[in-house]
Amino acid sequence: MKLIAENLTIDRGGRRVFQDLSFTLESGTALVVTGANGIGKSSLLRTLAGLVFLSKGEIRLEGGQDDRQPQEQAHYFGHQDAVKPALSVLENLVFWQSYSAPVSVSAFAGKKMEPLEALQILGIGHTAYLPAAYLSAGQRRRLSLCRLLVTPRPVWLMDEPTSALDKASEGQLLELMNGHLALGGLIVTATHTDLALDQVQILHLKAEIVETQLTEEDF
Ligand SMILES: Nc1ncnc2c1ncn2[C@@H]1O[C@H](COP(=O)(O)OP(=O)(O)OP(=O)(O)O)[C@@H](O)[C@H]1O
Repeated sequence: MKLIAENLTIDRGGRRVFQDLSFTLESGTALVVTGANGIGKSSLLRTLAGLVFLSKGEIRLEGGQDDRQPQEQAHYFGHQDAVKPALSVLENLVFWQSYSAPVSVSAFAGKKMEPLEALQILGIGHTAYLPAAYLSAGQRRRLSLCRLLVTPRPVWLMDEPTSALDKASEGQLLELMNGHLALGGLIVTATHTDLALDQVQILHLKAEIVETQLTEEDF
């Protein structure tokens, strides 16, 4: 399976964030997107997730499910955790499992996991019947991660995945990410921290447009 991005151009708030960005990512590989604050890492992930429109370019998942768009074959794990506070922790996950369709393709061996098992793997099984409002920030983040396990999808889009996680959870997250790659999955992740992933490709975003420098005479 291959995730192919061709000549991606994104505009946000009337400003060009980047243009003509292309990459190809093979099964079993993580694309680590790096670059300065505001350069466009989150925008790229949100575009791959179908949450930001492309001004130009194309995204394809070769070897994926032909009747689905690439974003329908991806999980987006972003800054917001999408946790409904009034539902129990388990209800949140059962909802997500029913809401997101699984993807079944020969190149990806990911399997559906039961919600309770996912909660146990992420170390929050004991919170299953509590209102999600009671969870700490790190626990909410782990609940959000469980979504990736209960519905198999080959592409994981992860924006700063380690934020709000303690060292132990960070290690566990890396295990999950490497496990996903071993099953033939693909990951695109934006991060400022080094992640010990098994098979990595780096995409470093740099500013192409040098903004006019103001001098004292301009004031
Ligand atoms: N909803 C929005 N509307 C308009 N402009 C936006 C919006 N979201 C982001 N931008 C702009 O798009 C540019 C890229 O932002 P983005 O969040 O993608 O950067 P980033 O590389 O992820 O930054 P950071 O490392 O700080 O998270 C910035 O100039 C930002 O101000």
